[in-house]
Amino acid sequence: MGVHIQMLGTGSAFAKAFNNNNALVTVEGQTLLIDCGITAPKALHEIGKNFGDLAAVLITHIHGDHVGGLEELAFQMKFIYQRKPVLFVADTLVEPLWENTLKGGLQQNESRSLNDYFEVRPLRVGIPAEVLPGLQIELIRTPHIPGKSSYSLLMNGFFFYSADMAFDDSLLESLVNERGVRTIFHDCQLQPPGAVHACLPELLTLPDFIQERVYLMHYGDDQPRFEGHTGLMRFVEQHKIYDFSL
Ligand SMILES: O=c1ccn([C@@H]2O[C@H](COP(=O)(O)O)[C@@H](O)[C@H]2O)c(=O)[nH]1
Ligand SMILES: [Zn+2]
Ligand SMILES: [Zn+2]
Repeated sequence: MGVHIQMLGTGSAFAKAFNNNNALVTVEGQTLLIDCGITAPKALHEIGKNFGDLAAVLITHIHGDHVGGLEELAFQMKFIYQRKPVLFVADTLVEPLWENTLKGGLQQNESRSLNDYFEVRPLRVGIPAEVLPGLQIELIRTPHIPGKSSYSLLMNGFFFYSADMAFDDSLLESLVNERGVRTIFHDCQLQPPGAVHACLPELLTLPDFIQERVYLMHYGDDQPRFEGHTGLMRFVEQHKIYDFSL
């Protein structure tokens, strides 16, 4: 079965040379958008796509580079494409996503909740859900900002997508050794200290058998200086289509 991932952007929250770290995962002709940051509407346009091409959107956590484009997505789907988009989001984030992020812009007349704009499909940690035919996603709660819920994704049991997380080598080792993860897309802050992201010096301490599975994303504009200095790990390239078929 063909599973493709294409990053709309590979940049950190403040990057300007790269779009926000948002991904398109396509299986059997259906596409899931993972995170919809501030740059997502323009980034889709750059590759000749639009919100009408998406089957669903999934949100990993509430930061502007991951949710800042959702208001435009909601309005475009309502007024241009005239259908409710499917929204996968952790059950713990359903209320804060509306109350703390979207309500200010989206609330009007009869439209007063997340359900008025989206077909909301809450996800529960540890319970894999079929988000598209042929694509299962399991949420793993991972450390990012203290006091803020944030989730990484395990896709079809073998592809780990960190979204935003602090360094957690024991999680990565157990995913590879116990769960058979073959490919890891990991956020990477190039300059230490990492604090809320894994930083490159931390990721370079991973054993070779993990590094060879790792692709680095969510990096700053200084990324070109680090080419050739990432051990066995490689950078994910913005817009390149990666094939992770079974
Ligand atoms: O400790 C921190 C670090 C960063 N932030 C802010 O969060 C957003 C999103 O940043 P990500 O690096 O993509 O998570 C950005 O505005 C940072 O300044 C924070 O609140 N606390
Ligand atoms: Zn981010
Ligand atoms: Zn974040």
